[in-house]
Amino acid sequence: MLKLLSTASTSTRVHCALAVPVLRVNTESSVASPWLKALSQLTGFNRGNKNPSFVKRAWLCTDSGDGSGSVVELEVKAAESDSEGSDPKSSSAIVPTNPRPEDYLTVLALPLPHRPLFPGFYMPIYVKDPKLLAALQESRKRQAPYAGAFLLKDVAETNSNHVSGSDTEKSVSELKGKELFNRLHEVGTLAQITSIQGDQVVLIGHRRLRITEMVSKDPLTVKVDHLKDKHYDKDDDVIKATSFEVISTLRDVLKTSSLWRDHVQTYTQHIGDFNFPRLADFGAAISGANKLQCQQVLEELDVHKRLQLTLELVKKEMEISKIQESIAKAIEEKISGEQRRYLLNEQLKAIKKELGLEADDKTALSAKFRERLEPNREKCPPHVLQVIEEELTKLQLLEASSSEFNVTRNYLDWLTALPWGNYSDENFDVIRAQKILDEDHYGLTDVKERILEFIAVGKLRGISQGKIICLSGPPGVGKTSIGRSVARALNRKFFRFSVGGLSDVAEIKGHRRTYIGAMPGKMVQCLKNVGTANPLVLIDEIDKLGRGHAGDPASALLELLDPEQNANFLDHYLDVPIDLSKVLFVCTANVIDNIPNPLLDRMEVIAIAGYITDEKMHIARDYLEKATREACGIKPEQVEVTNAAFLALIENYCREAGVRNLQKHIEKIYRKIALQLVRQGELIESAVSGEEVEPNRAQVEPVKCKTTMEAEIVEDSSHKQFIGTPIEADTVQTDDQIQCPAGQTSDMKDMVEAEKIQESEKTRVVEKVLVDVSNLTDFVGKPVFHAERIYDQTPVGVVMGLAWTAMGGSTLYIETTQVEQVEGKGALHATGQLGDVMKESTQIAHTVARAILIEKEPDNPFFANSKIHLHVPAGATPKDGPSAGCTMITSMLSLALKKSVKKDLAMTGEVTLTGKILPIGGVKEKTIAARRSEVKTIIFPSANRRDFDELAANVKEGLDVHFVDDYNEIFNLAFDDDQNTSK
Ligand SMILES: Nc1ncnc2c1ncn2[C@@H]1O[C@H](COP(=O)(O)OP(=O)(O)OP(=O)(O)O)[C@@H](O)[C@H]1O
Repeated sequence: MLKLLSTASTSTRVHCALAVPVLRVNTESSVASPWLKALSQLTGFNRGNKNPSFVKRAWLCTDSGDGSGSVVELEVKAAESDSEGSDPKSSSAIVPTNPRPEDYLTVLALPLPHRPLFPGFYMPIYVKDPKLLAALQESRKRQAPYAGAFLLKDVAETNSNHVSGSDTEKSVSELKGKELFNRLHEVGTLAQITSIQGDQVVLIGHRRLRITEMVSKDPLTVKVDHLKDKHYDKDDDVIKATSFEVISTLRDVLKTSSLWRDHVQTYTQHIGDFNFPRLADFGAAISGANKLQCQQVLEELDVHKRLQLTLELVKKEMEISKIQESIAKAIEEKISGEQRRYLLNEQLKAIKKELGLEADDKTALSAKFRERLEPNREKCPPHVLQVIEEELTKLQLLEASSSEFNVTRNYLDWLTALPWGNYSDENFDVIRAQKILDEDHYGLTDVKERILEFIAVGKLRGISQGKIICLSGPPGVGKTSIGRSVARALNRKFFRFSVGGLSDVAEIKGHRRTYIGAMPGKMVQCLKNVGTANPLVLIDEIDKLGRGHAGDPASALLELLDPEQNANFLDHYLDVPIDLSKVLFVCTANVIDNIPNPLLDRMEVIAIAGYITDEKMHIARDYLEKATREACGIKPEQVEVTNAAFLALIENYCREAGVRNLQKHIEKIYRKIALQLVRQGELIESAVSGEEVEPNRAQVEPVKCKTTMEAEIVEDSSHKQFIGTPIEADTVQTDDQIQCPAGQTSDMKDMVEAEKIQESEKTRVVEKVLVDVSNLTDFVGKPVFHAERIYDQTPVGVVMGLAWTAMGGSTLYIETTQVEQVEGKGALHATGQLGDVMKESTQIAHTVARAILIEKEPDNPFFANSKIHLHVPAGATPKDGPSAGCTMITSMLSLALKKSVKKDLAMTGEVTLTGKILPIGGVKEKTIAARRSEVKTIIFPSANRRDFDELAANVKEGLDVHFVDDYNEIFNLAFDDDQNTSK
């Protein structure tokens, strides 16, 4: 194999080589040969070969195969090409002062043990024979520094008696005289001795020689013939093709072998003329072929054949280089694979360390936990500290890769992350709290009062105590949002979780640590999340708690909420008692009846019944509108929603108890306004910039909004439904709309247009969208809610009742009609999706009505002979409950007596068989519903008087309410002769 000499030795040898006198200079060498160019292209080097006097050299080292290594040094002087036969005239102009190489016909024979010396190459050899060395030095002194270098034949080749078989330096030096002569190949090289240092002699090959006879034995001197290459045709296609193939193969080898690249680089830097024979020598010299193959090339004087031999050698080299490449690749892959693994492992370690997961670095992990615990250490309960210490010790003993290690680490992570004894500073300032509560919500006085009481107690005691407040009421009355606002007022952290449909006890109490993927319960998660031990926890939808198959979530909640028990709440995962007594729990529910009794028992229920129109007006105006306006990015001066519009919205669109639907409608209005404002802005901008405005858009837009100016116009034009915005219509008028008098040019049109634009610029500032009753449908569509009131004056057999639903109170009619009259076959048929209780209620009502009729009109056989049908609209809504008892009786009696009941009357109350009236629930909701349906007189059971008295004055205002114990009182009120009209 070829390898480059070390830099140190290179510099020494270069120095020696420079000392050699230049024999001849060939001016033609300045012309770069095509082969040289080809090679130079491969390497990117062709510099320096244009100076005719430049002495060029390259150091090449060949592996001799026996490990000793012989160095081949190449020096090519530009003047050398003449001797190679291709250009015999090239030296004609030079007159040598010293003997020319071809003049040496008797030379000292130097045996080369490893490789023949090719013309143009350097080769250092070691001469052990002192006589030979002395003769060489002598010839150098005599200005005759030439010798013949001949390859030594192998023992087998010579058939000599040598049995050692190894041509080491030593054995070569022992060969003398005839024996040596016989061992030499006939063809060799005339070598110039460039330097002698110790026993190292550096030779430069010049031309081929053939030994003719031995002259003297010691040192061996031989007579030689100088050989010339056979004449060849430079333009011969076959030679050219072969040489190109040699070059292309060399190129291929160069691509893969960087070592060869270096050789060629150096060679092309120093070589002068480059011809076919030299190319063949070059290829053979740098190839890794064995000495006999190289000798074959040296002996071949036919240039074509020599090229062919070289081609074979370089092709072989190519194959070797391919194998070398694949070997290198395989080894590289193996090494890089191992390196990659090593690198990845190192990276993994670094990442683990960064995340505190470093398996080996358990101490770092423990330190992290200790550091986290440190700020709370003082406040942390001793039993928790003890568990943490135990777990930390256990962590140190566990194998980092074991699953238990992970369990312990996660456990410690949770234990140390909890805010042990870390409380937020509570606000005991009642005035500030009231301000905050009022800021967020209108009304809700009960809730606010209760919160203020709580704060007051806290202030007097110095500490606050956990309580369970349950806010019950229909959807959208602000239960959740008041919870948030209470947390703000108390300066506690807020955490909300819904237990609707929750059926797994583990959600509340956590999983045991032994399970894979075990997690603590919601409460522990809450504490970690908020970072304080006294947050306000809102448990939403507590009435929709699921029924668990494994354990009862209600009982788990009980342990969590009960102030008696929760000071030592035990989460299955944490397994250490946690003090939740400072946590303020607020639960929300739509129907308190669905809350498990033991839970309900511990709660302080605050019912939010829903809002009456007046309250809704305030909420809409002062809270919802403001918030929505800000959310839509609209300025107050850009829009005005009139009170009448709000009233219409509440009465006709959002009649339910809560305000969520109202909020949605207000948002809808504001979104539409926002779109209009943006569109207007764009229209004006495009009008100003002279862009053509789409006529369709210009006409459609104004229909939907109205400006203040326009509002005045509407008022003036007595109820005329406006259909456009004059200002906008002006500003967006298109070319089609501008009427030009006959003969006027388009310049006129432009002027008009410009004026309009100016005008629009002025009006742009004052524009304001007005929403009132007349254009409300443009924003929210037609009313979807139809009045509950079907009859203006209820007909005979129809009475208005009051009902309570989860959505709030509502009015409903009880209708009774006679189906047929059959002597002695009185019967009752009831419809309207009635539940069992209500069905029973109809039977009771029938019996009581019959008794009362007998009492009032003993001769009236109506119930005895009539098949009657009782119906409760709306038929699609399921209804149940006993509170419509008195209404049913009244309805039946109205039919029997053929008397309609008093106008604007509604009633509610359960009736016993003896006609006693029992209390009902949902007085506030029912009162609000009655007001909505414009009822003037309400009849409630006497037992509900207290509930009614507690209602706010504005709810009670203007209502004629009667409290009754017995049905007879209702009879008198309903069928008061003065006011009733019979049909
Ligand atoms: N009195 C009030 N003053 C101001 N805004 C209110 C009032 N009551 C309700 N709201 C607003 O109504 C919206 C709906 O309220 P919230 O979501 O709290 O209803 P909810 O009673 O919790 O309903 P659900 O039972 O469906 O959970 C909220 O944006 C809230 O701010």
